[in-house]
Amino acid sequence: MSSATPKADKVIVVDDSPDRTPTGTSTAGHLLSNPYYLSTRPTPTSSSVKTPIFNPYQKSSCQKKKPANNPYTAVDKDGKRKFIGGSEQARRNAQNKKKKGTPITTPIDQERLNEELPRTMNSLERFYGALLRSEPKAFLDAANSSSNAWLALWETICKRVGLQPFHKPLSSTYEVPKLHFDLRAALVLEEARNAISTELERVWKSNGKQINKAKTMYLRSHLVEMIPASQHSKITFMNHKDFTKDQLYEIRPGSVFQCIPRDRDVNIHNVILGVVTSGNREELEMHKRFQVLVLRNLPPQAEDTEWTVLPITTLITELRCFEALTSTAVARVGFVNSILGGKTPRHTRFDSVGEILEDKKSDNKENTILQYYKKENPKKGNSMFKIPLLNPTQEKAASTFLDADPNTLNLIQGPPGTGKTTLLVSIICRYYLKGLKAKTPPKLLVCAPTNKAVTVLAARFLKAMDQDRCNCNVLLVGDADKLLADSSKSHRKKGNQRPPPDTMENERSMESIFLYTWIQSIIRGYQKIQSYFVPGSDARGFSIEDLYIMSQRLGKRLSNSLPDLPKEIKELTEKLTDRLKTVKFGGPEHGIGALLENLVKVLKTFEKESIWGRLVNSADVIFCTLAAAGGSVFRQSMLQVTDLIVDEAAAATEPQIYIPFQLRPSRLLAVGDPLQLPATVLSRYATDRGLTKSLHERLMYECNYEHIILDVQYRMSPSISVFPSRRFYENRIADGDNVSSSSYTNGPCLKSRQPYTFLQVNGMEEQMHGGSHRNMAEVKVVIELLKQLRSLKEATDPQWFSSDRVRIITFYQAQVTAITSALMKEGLAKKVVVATVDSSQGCEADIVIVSFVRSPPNSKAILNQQDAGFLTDDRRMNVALTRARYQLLCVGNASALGRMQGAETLLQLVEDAQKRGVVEVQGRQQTNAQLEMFYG
Ligand SMILES: Nc1ncnc2c1ncn2[C@@H]1O[C@H](COP(=O)(O)OP(=O)(O)OP(=O)(O)O)[C@@H](O)[C@H]1O
Repeated sequence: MSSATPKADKVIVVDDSPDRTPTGTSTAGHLLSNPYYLSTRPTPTSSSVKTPIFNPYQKSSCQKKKPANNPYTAVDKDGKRKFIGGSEQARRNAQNKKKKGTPITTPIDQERLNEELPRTMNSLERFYGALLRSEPKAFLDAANSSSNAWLALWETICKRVGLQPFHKPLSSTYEVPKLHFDLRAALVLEEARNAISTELERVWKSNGKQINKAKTMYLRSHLVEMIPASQHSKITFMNHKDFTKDQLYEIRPGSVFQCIPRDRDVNIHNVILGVVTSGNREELEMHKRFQVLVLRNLPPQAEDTEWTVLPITTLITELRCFEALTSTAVARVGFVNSILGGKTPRHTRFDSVGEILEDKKSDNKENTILQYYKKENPKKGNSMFKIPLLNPTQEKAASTFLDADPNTLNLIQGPPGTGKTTLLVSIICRYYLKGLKAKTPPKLLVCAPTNKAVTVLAARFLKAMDQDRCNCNVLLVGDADKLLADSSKSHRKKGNQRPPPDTMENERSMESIFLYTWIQSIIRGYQKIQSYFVPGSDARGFSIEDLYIMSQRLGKRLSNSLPDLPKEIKELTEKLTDRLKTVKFGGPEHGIGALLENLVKVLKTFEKESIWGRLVNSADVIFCTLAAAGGSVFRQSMLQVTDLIVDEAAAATEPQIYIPFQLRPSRLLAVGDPLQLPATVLSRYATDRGLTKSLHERLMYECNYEHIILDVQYRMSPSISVFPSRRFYENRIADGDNVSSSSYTNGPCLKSRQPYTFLQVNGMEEQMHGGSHRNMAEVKVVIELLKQLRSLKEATDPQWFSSDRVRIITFYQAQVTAITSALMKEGLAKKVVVATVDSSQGCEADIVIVSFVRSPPNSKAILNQQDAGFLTDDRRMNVALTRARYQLLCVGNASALGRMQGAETLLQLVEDAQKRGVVEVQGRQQTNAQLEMFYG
């Protein structure tokens, strides 16, 4: 059966001929990849979409002529087939209400739907088209892992974009670069397939009855646009009331929605899957509408219909990985041979490192570093930054990157607490200083897989920067909800650092460097000065000197970051600073209020989006997540970065690392530790084929790539670090001077215990519904330990329970739940952090209590057969054992753990604890039932 284009009153036909920007990305792609989804693009007026501006009260003039076999025809009394209009169609459709089994999408034969999508189509439509042209039922069938339905579905999805599914794990190297990228693109599609299958299964496990009520929206389809060449449709949904906060959060570009017409049965066969392509805050809040792209063709009756709409999942990271893997820019980065696992390039010039290492022998750290900066920047020295001092290995790592040739890839392995962040802050400062001498200032992009890692690094860099002396333009780009929410916590993440005191103009807060709040933070700064001149204002607490400095800083930020600043603004800012200077020396205040009012008014007229590209282009250092590096703001500004640094690179999949390669960096510095937890990949088929593997893991272990290991740790008390160093790092990690000092263990510890203790608990594990485990005897011991800590510390340290002081880590979610509910009874539930190992990566605390949970019945036969599950994963074990600064309390059944299947590390841990005499046996055994009465 061939396809047909229906014609109806309010149906608009959109030409989907490729719509390319100079960078080769479509407008739709830009919209979707906007991390902040603040596009002001009204529905649908993209200049490149060859559609008249939509007027719902006018008939479209661009409707295509109906094909002869249009299904929206009816046989008249004379037996002739004639075309029926949209309103007639809607009337007939209403008559057919609740007709079961009638397809919602226009009938197009499956073969046509499975054809390869045209390469001229933009990457967004290719990615979602590959996935969402399949029936929702097929995703549901594929969720059942015992069936082979997933394979058939994956094959079809891959075929639509010219890729091949495959059955063996990825090889370490491929001779043909295209194969390297294509195989990974197929795995990214499988991961996306799995996300849709899993979420649909969750929704449909009781035949749709459990559709999440809280998230469900009841909306009206206001407009349906046809895109004939691709057989795609766009629905504009309207809401008759305001979207709730939760709904606003869900309606973001890249979210996959399931839509069911309300006159149909709630049935998987009546589900249409689509992806949100627009939905900026303004459209959502003011016009109460957003657009969903359906990768199938919808008949006209889909318009003016009531729908039940439910968000399913978001695939924005997968889309960006797919875009990177299929982009020519990525395959052309200068260090692509290193990526492909080719020969290790000669990428290091050690001369300067040599000098520094020579100097190091004199044991005068400060001099060494200063000499380096004097060489780099003789006049300014390091006055712009408080650059952290580095140990010799860190120094070697820093210089290796800073002096590396173009087109090189540098790998650094950073075991726990070895100063990766410290090293990176030093590198970024020095990179900027070095760049001051260059003709064209270099542009550094600093990425990490998670928002948390990005904010920690950005906050540490800002702290090192002297804002009065340094003109470095720093920018933070990404998702406001996640980055700015994390930023306040990030100050507290590391060591004993506390949030910086609120500076008078809060100038170097995350908001002040965040792209999408940048101009607002400047306006707020001026408003703060303005409020001084309002009689009786709190701001009178500031001195005129403070206001003068504040005005100077704000003016400097404006002119540095926006070189083409309008003359009017420039003059106003300068005048303000001059006036404040006069006031400082006793001059009159008169007229300053009006001047400020005018300045704020002019600044407010700045079109937010118009400055985003300019800020990106003038930035010296940009921080963002790997996924955000694929965002529209970078592509639209056609940004090219000079170099790229990726922190926590071993916790990202390779496709994720490739996303920023689209910005064509010359050199890459990847810092991470493949011996800690890798990226989370949920499809077990993609995992089996190697999607979880990081660039570090493949290059270090399979391609023998040259790398530097940071070898001094500054976090753990030596009795805590000795086992992980021996077991995971071949004793290569030494303890820093700080942790070796005798005063290091004093402070917040439980004094009755050693820095490292293994508490032997003869508990009994229970497997819960859903497969997770808990152990109530261990819950009891954990609670006892916390109570001891409370009675010891409460009086002197009211914050004794904060995440910085104490953390409970366990291997199973059911144990997290059990400990949390026991804490509730103690009134500590929302205070003490209880987390799985996976969510503890990158965290640290003074005292860490690890509950191992697993403890099968004490029979040799059972123990030998019991697989220790999560406990067999050395990377998980490494993370769990390396979070504590002063005291690590392991809680578990040592004798059982040491005998479980596949638990070599556990066995060694237990043997080591016994040898060191740190095993402490805990009280009388109680039954689970007894324990549950107290703690369950
Ligand atoms: N060369 C150094 N000399 C002295 N102390 C250092 C040095 N490098 C790092 N530190 C200290 O070690 C601690 C941990 O450093 P940092 O936070 O940089 O480690 P990290 O490797 O990023 O930690 P994580 O394992 O959480 O990623 C900090 O308190 C830092 O000040």
